[in-house]
Amino acid sequence: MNPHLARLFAVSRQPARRIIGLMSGTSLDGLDVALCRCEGHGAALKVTLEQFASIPYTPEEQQQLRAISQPQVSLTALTLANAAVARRHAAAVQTCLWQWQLRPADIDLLASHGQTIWHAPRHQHQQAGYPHHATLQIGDGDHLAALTGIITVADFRQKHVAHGFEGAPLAGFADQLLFASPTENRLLLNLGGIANFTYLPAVSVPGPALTTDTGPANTLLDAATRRHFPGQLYDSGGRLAAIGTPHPALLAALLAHPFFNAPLPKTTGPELFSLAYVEAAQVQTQTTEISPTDLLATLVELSAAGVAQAVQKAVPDADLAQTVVYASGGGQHNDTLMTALQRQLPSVRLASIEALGISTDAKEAVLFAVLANETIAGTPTLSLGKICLP
Ligand SMILES: Nc1ncnc2c1ncn2[C@@H]1O[C@H](COP(=O)(O)OP(=O)(O)OP(=O)(O)O)[C@@H](O)[C@H]1O
Ligand SMILES: CC(=O)N[C@H]1[C@@H]2OC[C@@H](O2)[C@@H](O)[C@@H]1O[C@H](C)C(=O)O
Repeated sequence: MNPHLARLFAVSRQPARRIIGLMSGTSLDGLDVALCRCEGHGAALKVTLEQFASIPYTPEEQQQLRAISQPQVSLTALTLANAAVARRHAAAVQTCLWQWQLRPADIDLLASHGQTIWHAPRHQHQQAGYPHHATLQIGDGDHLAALTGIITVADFRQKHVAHGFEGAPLAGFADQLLFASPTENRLLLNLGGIANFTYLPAVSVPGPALTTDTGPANTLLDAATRRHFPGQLYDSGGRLAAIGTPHPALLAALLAHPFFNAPLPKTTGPELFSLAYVEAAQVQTQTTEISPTDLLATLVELSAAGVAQAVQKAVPDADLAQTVVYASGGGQHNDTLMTALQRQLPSVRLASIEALGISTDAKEAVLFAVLANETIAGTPTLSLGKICLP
């Protein structure tokens, strides 16, 4: 037998696996590296986060990733980036292993999300000749496996798309395994570039979880901050937005986009929620001259409204007051956004995912470790990702 297959077989039969989850999200701020110990699988799964690191991208790397996340990207640039991103991520894994004083042989699997370059659910691409969803993540898994010597599970979204779904959010699969409670209605809210949540009503036998994107969390805030406050990558603490005043007509025009009214579940990305969308609404409402802080204040309200509207659709009115919203992702550090969320969802209790024993910044990287664990050791209903041998 191919020794890599023998190793994979052995790993799948171990009572516990050490898996490094790798996630680089739509904010393009860097690579999150989560070393997880996954014991068991499915309903019996127990995950311990042993180590975590965020490896920030340099401003040049962020710029390069932004440049290739454009519809007019050259095929040469995209082809090179597919390998270059994998090399960058492999180097980050090697750095972490060195810092953690571990060898590649100590790790059973890498679980690599890659970098989303273009997300194209049908409602967003609207190409008459192709009535299906599509999504593209780069950072090739074979490169990662070959460069690190660790069996790698990568490219998790394609099977979801092949089965007719939008390729995202995948968080629901892991959220349900890790966080479902028989006694508490839980809503796991991730505030990254895009906001998404999983709703887990309190039931003794959990059914399939509702998981959906809600619209922008930070992606528009970051883009507007970079445009109007050169040198700042994001609005730290939401302090700039806090001194602005939301503009009601602009907010109404932004919220008139059909995405906000679409039924759940739904997904989106910075392809739709870009400054072009904001500028079109500003022209329409003659608000192109509002101050940058008023613009940020308006965009905070927009992100909060997207979340609030979707939560109100997902959670029956009678259950809202008994629902705890556990927030994760960088948007949790934006106090203005968190205040707007609580104002727009007055009856829910807002908490941090840390209350459930998981680091807020690590959550998405842990998710991919859990998905890889299920693919290798779990039941066939959840075998997302491609297995790449070193
Ligand atoms: N101190 C802070 N104050 C305000 N905002 C912050 C702070 N720290 C991080 N953020 C915001 O969080 C963003 C990064 O969040 P995160 O890493 O969760 O996103 P992501 O994983 O890239 O996105 P997605 O989940 O959509 O893929 C930053 O771009 C910034 O907007
Ligand atoms: C296509 C894509 O990369 N989508 C991401 C993005 O970032 C947040 C939101 O949009 C979510 O749908 C998804 O990521 C998380 C990890 C998910 O699949 O659950």
